[in-house]
Amino acid sequence: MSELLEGPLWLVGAGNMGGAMLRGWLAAGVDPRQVIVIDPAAKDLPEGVIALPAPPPDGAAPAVLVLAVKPQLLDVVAPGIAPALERETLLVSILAGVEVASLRQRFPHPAGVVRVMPNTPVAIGKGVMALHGSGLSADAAALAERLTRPLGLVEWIEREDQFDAVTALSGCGPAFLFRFIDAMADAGAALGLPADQAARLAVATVEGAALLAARSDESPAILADRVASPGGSTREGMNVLDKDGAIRDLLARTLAASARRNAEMAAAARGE
Ligand SMILES: NC(=O)C1=CN([C@@H]2O[C@H](COP(=O)(O)OP(=O)(O)OC[C@H]3O[C@@H](n4cnc5c(N)ncnc54)[C@H](OP(=O)(O)O)[C@@H]3O)[C@@H](O)[C@H]2O)C=CC1
Ligand SMILES: O=C(O)[C@@H]1CCC=N1
Repeated sequence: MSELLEGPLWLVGAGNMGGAMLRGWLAAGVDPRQVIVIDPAAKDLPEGVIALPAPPPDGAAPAVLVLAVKPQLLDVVAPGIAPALERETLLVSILAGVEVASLRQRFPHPAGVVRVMPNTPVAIGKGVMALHGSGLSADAAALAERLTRPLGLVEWIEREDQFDAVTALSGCGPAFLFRFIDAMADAGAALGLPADQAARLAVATVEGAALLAARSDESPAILADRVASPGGSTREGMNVLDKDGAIRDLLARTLAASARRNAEMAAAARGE
């Protein structure tokens, strides 16, 4: 048994996000034999992980159940899984939009329910894990923290009504940054750089800037000012980003669109 986990973990759905968390946990020392993936078509699973199409027939309940299917499949998987859980099982859901009350309706046995909003950089231990719990004992909260800490930054979200916002910001955020990297590379290529070189420069620039922002005591605004020499070229570029609040407005609309969709998925899970 690993220190992270004292009993079996069932992972329901091992796709892009569930699979990334699984790789993160194994890298952090979880014993693959402690994990059962329940996913009818699971492929490319790490060695040693057991994959089953349904809960194991021996009747034993998991210590942790991680729900990682698409929100639209909640009602497909819940009837087969819910009876196999017990009061002590920690239910962890990464489903965007689906609220604790909707989970409790489908999974009545577990006392502790944690919504977790991860992002794909968990696969390299650099993710963001936003947590919101309900009915958690101190032991269950500690277990949720133990499981998520090796995957990246852990932030508890006090109010569940903030979860759509956190999903838009850090859950969806990597996709927005990947778009930004592509756009930066394309813009560099349009100015005459070879496309592959522009792509390398864009990724390394974003990586370096993000690390510097993470390690610095200064705000991103101050760090930007340090790049912009008075009368120089950065200021000219930033004037384009800042004109009439262009970049702030673009990101406000981007996150608002994602948050709206999360709210729609929550409503669907409530049966509305
Ligand atoms: N992708 C991301 O960055 C993030 C995703 N999430 C959340 O994670 C969840 C999964 O998203 P994502 O990983 O992107 O989606 P994927 O489609 O990549 O993963 C879902 C997995 O569930 C499998 N599956 C389908 N039907 C069943 C079933 N009946 N029982 C068990 N497993 C099944 C799918 O198999 P098959 O492919 O064969 O259908 C697939 O492997 C969503 O709820 C999403 O909101 C949260 C944060 C970030
Ligand atoms: O696109 C989605 O719905 C999920 C939620 C956060 C990231 N991916």
